[in-house]
Amino acid sequence: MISVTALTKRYGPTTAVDGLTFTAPSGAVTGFLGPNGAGKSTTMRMIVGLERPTSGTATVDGRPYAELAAPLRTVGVMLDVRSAHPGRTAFRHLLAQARTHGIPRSRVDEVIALTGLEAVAHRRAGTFSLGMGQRLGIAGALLGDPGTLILDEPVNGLDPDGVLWVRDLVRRLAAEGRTVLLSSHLMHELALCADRVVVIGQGRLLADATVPELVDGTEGGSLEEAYLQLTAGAVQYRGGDVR
Ligand SMILES: Nc1ncnc2c1ncn2[C@@H]1O[C@H](COP(=O)(O)OP(=O)(O)OP(=O)(O)O)[C@@H](O)[C@H]1O
Repeated sequence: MISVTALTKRYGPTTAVDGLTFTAPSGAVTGFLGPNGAGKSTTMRMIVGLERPTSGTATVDGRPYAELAAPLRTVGVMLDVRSAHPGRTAFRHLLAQARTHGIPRSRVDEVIALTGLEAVAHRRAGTFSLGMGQRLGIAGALLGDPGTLILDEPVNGLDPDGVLWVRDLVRRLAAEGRTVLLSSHLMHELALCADRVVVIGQGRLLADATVPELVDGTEGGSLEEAYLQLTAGAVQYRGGDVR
């Protein structure tokens, strides 16, 4: 379970995350939504210890990330698709991560197979398409067979086959009792794969509910409609009319 309590992050005059409290329970896929700049990535980075909160706490299974005995085995993270060194092959990239965490080489082969990367495992990551990079990022997140997965925009750039694969994967991981927190701007996809959604705007909580709770009573009855209504006052970057 991920617990975020009164979490706040300021960068100079900018408050990226503002007193945010929510939980992502185990055995469920929690969608994390919000307009551009709402603070989703900053929150995820604080959960995994890449940013220090200005105040408040974030824990995984009751512990701050920095105190986890075996972080990669507890939390699998995909925050930056281009995190692999471009000159390294996918296999070498995963093997290096596995070695530093005492994970056997056989697990590298397993996650390569699981993510459908066998044919390109010995190609340099720098030559990968966006979708292949996503698969590699997900492979890295799965390496330690963690009980919690945090995935920032995992379906971004995937072809329809890949989108379906991620949907099935996260549903299966949750059915195994794991905690899955994933951000996406694709409402239709989230409606299909998430049990719950946490919606934020300008760093603040706007909703924390199951998908049916959010959708019920919304005109049009879709998650997208519910989201647009919730975030109407929290959009910082809005395009002009297209004529
Ligand atoms: N390192 C930083 N220094 C200064 N400001 C930052 C930093 N990181 C994020 N911000 C600001 O914090 C706010 C939240 O950004 P964040 O990337 O967390 O939003 P997001 O919800 O992930 O957005 P998107 O959907 O566009 O990815 C933005 O105003 C952003 O400019």
